[in-house]
Amino acid sequence: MSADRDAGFCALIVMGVSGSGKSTIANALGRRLGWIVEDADRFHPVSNVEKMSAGIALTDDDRWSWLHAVAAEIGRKRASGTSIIMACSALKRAYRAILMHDRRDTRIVYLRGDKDLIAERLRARDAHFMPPELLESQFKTLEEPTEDERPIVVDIGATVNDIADRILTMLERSQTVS
Ligand SMILES: Nc1ncnc2c1ncn2[C@@H]1O[C@H](COP(=O)(O)OP(=O)(O)OP(=O)(O)O)[C@@H](O)[C@H]1O
Ligand SMILES: O=C(O)[C@H](O)[C@@H](O)[C@H](O)[C@H](O)CO
Repeated sequence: MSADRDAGFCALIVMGVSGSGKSTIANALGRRLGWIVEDADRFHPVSNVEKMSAGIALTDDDRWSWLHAVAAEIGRKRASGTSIIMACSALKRAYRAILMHDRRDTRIVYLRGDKDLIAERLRARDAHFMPPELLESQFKTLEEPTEDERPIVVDIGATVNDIADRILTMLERSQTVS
């Protein structure tokens, strides 16, 4: 499977607020597609992780260098022809622009969910540096992707398997019509 039939490389950016299921769904997609799965959290400077752990929301300035590091990783995978699924919050359009670079070989998968459901999942989640209290600020920062970003949008209310199935079906469909 490829988001661009003419190219061997494809990147999927699985985006959404904290607790929307990015890591879970990215891993499910990785198992099905056999692609490498990465988590953008791995590229945060220690200072960002410390801030979030202390319950302080990141600012744009905290995020720029991190986003460029994530984009650089996607670029390295592109250079080696290794398709990748990147779990990354990518909350704002400007953040996604850094990751997408107007490339047809990179597609956004947006995990859309109700705040109450996500809060419930965050409360039930095992130890994680991201405190549930930051969910409010995640929603405030969120700019949902618009049509021109060609997002695959999926509701997170279903099971992990169903969500992964839907994403792959929508990806296939959007390729046949583009
Ligand atoms: N479709 C689902 N149904 C039920 N539980 C789910 C589903 N997707 C994710 N979860 C659970 O919700 C919690 C949050 O998921 P996950 O950690 O993957 O989110 P995330 O977006 O990667 O969060 P963060 O950005 O904070 O790292 C986890 O405990 C996960 O097991
Ligand atoms: O942009 C952000 O605010 C961050 O990326 C957060 O979303 C966290 O890193 C993530 O939720 C924890 O995994």
